[in-house]
Amino acid sequence: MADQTIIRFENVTKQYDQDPAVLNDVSFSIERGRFYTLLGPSGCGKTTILRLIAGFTEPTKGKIYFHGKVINDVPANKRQVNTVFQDYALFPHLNVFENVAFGLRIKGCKNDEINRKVLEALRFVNLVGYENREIKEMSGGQRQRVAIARAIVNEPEVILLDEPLSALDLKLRTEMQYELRELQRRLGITFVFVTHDQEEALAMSDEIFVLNEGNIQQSGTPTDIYDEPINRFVADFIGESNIVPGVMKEDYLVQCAGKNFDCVDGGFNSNEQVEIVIRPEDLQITSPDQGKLRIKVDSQLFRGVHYEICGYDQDGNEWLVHSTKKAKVGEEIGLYFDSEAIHVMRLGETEEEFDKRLEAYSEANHAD
Ligand SMILES: Nc1ncnc2c1ncn2[C@@H]1O[C@H](COP(=O)(O)OP(=O)(O)OP(=O)(O)O)[C@@H](O)[C@H]1O
Repeated sequence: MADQTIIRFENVTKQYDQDPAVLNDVSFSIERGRFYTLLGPSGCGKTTILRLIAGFTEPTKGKIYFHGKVINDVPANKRQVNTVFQDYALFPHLNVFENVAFGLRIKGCKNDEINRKVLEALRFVNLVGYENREIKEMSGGQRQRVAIARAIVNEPEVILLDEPLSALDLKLRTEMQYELRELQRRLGITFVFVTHDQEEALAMSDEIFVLNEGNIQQSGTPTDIYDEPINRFVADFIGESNIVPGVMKEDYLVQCAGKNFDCVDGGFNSNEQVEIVIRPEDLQITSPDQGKLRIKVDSQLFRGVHYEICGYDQDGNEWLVHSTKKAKVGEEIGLYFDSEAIHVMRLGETEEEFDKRLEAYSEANHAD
């Protein structure tokens, strides 16, 4: 099969002046026709990656490839990418049609071609009939669609979207998430989308890059990232998690709060200190005798679809449980969970180290 890679970052570092590096030796690939999300807290370097792809800034070290050719020095207007900015950066003095037509006019396209392409782009974003409207007469969601039409009319290979939904209220934001995802599927253009909202990333992406402090902490499908977080940062950042200290007794057996639990993880040293992660929705409430673990309930909140129950085990570890069953503050309850619900993390492990460990472990096991 032909190589689907469009963009590749190879050991890219970005440093402004004498400040510490904003991106630190970052490598990844972006493939044709997929929806990528750069996810991470404020200041972690998401926008910097978009600016490097767009050509608004150059890397300090490393190489950026576009279809296998280095593009470090290629100016922004010569790249097959278009950006949708957070504030949409529409021209307030031009109507909808002229906003979308702008790039084609700059390129010197003929009027016939401009008419055809602008109408096609407006059809894609459901704005046919709005051509003569002024931007100030458009709602937030409609402006968003004009900005997208303005990007797709140039038929780029990649569209970069920098937190394009952050200005919208929650309901519209959810609608636009769905709309954007559908649009990307229909167009088949690669989208690289920036957000700091983990639910948005999980709902929309084919692949997520989780960033922190200028490094990619983990990349993978939403399910990979949610079910198999690589370290404490990812586990904490993506949804709520119980992260509790443990000791790996042997492969598939981890000890925590004085109890041994079967698990599905291996490849650790014997008696290695680890952290175990269990999602609150993977814990079920039972009687103290039937549970794998006992906690004393400290607080309980009703959240509409479930109760959010918080309690402590004998070692003082805090446990958060999402359950449709109620508990009583002060009572002892048992917690039951499947072995698959436990995810074991080595302390401070990077994605590279995690991959190496898994590889070494599976090689060793195949050799037996
Ligand atoms: N032109 C610049 N000169 C100096 N420092 C910069 C410049 N642009 C960005 N930075 C710094 O680089 C770091 C990363 O910024 P970046 O905008 O990439 O983060 P981000 O993850 O997109 O954050 P946010 O979600 O807040 O937009 C920040 O510490 C920021 O202050």
